[in-house]
Amino acid sequence: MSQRPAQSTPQLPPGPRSPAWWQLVRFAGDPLGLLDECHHRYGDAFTLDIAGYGRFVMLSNPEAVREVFRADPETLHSGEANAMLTATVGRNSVLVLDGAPHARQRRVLVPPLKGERMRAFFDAMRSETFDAARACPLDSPFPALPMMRRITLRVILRTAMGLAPGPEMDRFERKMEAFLSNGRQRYALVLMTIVPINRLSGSRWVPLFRQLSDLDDDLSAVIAARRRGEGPTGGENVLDDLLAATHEDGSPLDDREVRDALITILIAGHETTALALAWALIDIVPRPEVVDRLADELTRVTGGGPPEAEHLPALEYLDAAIRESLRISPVVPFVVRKTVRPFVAGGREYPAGVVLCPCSYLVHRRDELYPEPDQFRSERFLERKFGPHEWFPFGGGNRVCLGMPFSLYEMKTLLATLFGQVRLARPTGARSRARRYGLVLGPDDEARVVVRSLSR
Ligand code: HEM
Repeated sequence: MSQRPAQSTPQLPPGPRSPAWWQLVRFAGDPLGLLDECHHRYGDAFTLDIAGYGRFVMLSNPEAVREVFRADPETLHSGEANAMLTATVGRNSVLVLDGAPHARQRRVLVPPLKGERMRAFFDAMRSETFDAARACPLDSPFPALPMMRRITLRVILRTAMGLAPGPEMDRFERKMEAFLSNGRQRYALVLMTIVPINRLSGSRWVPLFRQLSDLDDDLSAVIAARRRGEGPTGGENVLDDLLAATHEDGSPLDDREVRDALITILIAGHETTALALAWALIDIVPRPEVVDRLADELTRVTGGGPPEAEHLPALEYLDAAIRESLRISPVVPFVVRKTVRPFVAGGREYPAGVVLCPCSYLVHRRDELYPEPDQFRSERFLERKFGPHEWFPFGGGNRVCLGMPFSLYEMKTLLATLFGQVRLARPTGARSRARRYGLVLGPDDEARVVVRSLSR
């Protein structure tokens, strides 16, 4: 970070004057350190100039965040800011669309992922967790993150595509894992500025696109079979909902729209939740008072047996612990909105072409909202309700994460099942720092834990 005075661009808040390429390297290598330093130095709004990505204005005043989340979707675009994802998720994905086309695709994805639907997914979530817990080694430290990835990947394959455990699902699991592992490098953001990713799209010389194309062939085959009414399904699932859905004018989704929606859910719905679960273990396991209170709640609610779907609403302390972990340990530290025309937030007018970033990482550390913000205190979420501009690990407004009910439900089911099966500890001296896994953040030690006892 440069020690020179703040930059003097008239319309934008101050920010570091170090070269844009250096800001990109810091942004990729130590994103939270960069955010902390700049917040300390420049206050609630500051500008980063990130090579290849443009001007990012970080906003951590909750009122400014509220204004951004309430903005007209035609004025602030998120899809445009995510354009580099088009090569993988496709042109019809909600992630890369804006305005009316975004609203149109979002409308068809809301019903299959809404809260009331989750009961249908409970058995898949619980049984995958049971299997994973049974396979844990005893008394020997292991990284929990790969286990969380495996569970969440298998859950999303079962719930999104209706696959049943067996060879077909194992094949999809292997292909998805191979494809996703490409995007987990710490410096993926830097690489994406050097490699013209959207122009290479479809090239079989690039491993990422070769694997994507293999995956696409299999997805197309499944979509075609389902259209013909063939293939076993594992009960209710998102793919069957998409095939039955229509747009407002009554037209069905074409194959490309179904594929783009499915791949969006598979990509967005798996790594994020796995990382949030890894963080939850890091936040909960070393705190005996939290572990004991969770254990008491579980015994009281389940009577000592495995959790059932009906038990979940009564697990209020677990719910609070999950929310506190999502507050303190960010997976997505900020969200992006590109100004299409001038826009006022926090009393300042921003010109068109700037990326405004409501920064959950910094808002979640404001001590007037969260006293002693560095302390993990689940009770905060039992004592008061936070507004959508005060707690937003899933973003907000018209772009709020479509998988929020899904991942909160999955985290609750998985942790209730896991804590009922195993007694976990952290290895002596274990410490985790946030690092990038591609676009998202997770623990650098992959959440090492030890299983002290296991009820098989
Ligand atoms: C703990 C897990 C997760 C976290 C932290 C997370 C976080 C986020 C964030 C921050 C956004 C951007 C919101 C914004 O711009 O305001 C987002 C968007 C999205 N997420 Fe998630 N997500 C998670 C799990 C999931 C799951 C499980 C799914 C699907 C089943 C999913 C599907 C999506 C989709 C489709 C969008 C794009 C929404 C749009 O642009 O309209 N996410 N997520």
